[in-house]
Amino acid sequence: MNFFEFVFQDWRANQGNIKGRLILVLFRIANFCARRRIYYYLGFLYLLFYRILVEWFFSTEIPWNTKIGRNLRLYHGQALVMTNQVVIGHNCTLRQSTTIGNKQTATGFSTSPVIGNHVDIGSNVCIIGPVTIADYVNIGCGAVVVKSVDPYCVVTGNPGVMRKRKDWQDISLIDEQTKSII
Ligand SMILES: CC(C)(COP(=O)(O)OP(=O)(O)OC[C@H]1O[C@@H](n2cnc3c(N)ncnc32)[C@H](O)[C@@H]1OP(=O)(O)O)[C@@H](O)C(=O)NCCC(=O)NCCS
Ligand SMILES: CC(=O)OC[C@H](N)C(=O)O
Repeated sequence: MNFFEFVFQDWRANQGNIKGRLILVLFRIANFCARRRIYYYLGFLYLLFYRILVEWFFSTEIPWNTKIGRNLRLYHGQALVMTNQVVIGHNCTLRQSTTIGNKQTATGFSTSPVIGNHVDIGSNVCIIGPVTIADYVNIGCGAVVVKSVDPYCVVTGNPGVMRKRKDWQDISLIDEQTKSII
C-alpha cells in the first residue's frame, strides 16, 4: 500500500461524514510516521500537531501507533478513548463516548482488547481488559464488555450479556461462501 492508499484507506467507509474522514486521515498520516522509525523522527512535529488537534480539540484519543485495519468507520468523533495496545480489525465501526482500554490489576495494568473484523460498536460503550471480540459482533449502546465475545453475537447491558445475532446464520452463510470463493 503506498502512502496515498494508506492515508485514504477509510475514505469510502465514511462517505458523507466529513469529521470522521478528517480525523481518520490525520490518524493514518500519524500512524504511517509512527510505524516507520525514519518517519517517526522526521514526522515528530506532525505527531505533536496530531496529538494536539485530534486529542485535545476533537477529544478523540486514537494513539498514533494503534493497529487498526482498513475501512474504519468513525461516527460523531468525540469522547473516544483507547490505548495504543488496542488492536482493531478491518471494517469496524466506532462511535462517540466510547472507551477501549486496560484494567488495573494488583501488579499494574492488564493488556487491552483485541477486536476482530466487521465489529460494530455502539455509543457509550466500555470494553476493558484482556478480552477478544470476535468477527461480526455488534456491541449495543451503553454496554460494558469485560469478557470475550464469540463471533456473530450481540452484547448488551452492564455487565455485557452475549447472545447470537438474529441475522447470524445469514452472515455466516455469506461468510462461508466468500471463503470458498477465495
Ligand atoms: C443491540 C443493537 C445492536 C440491536 O440488536 P437487536 O438484535 O436488533 O436488538 P433488538 O432491538 O431486537 O432488541 C432485542 C432486545 O435487546 C434489548 N436491547 C437492544 N439494544 C439494547 C441496548 N443497547 N442495551 C440494552 N438492551 C438492548 C431490547 O430491549 C430487546 O430486549 P427484549 O428482548 O427484552 O425486548 C442495538 O439496539 C444497539 O444498541 N445499537 C447501537 C447503535 C448506536 O449506538 N446508536 C447510536 C447512534 S449515535
Ligand atoms: C446519533 C445517531 O443515531 O447517529 C446515526 C449514525 N449513523 C450512527 O450510527 O452513529
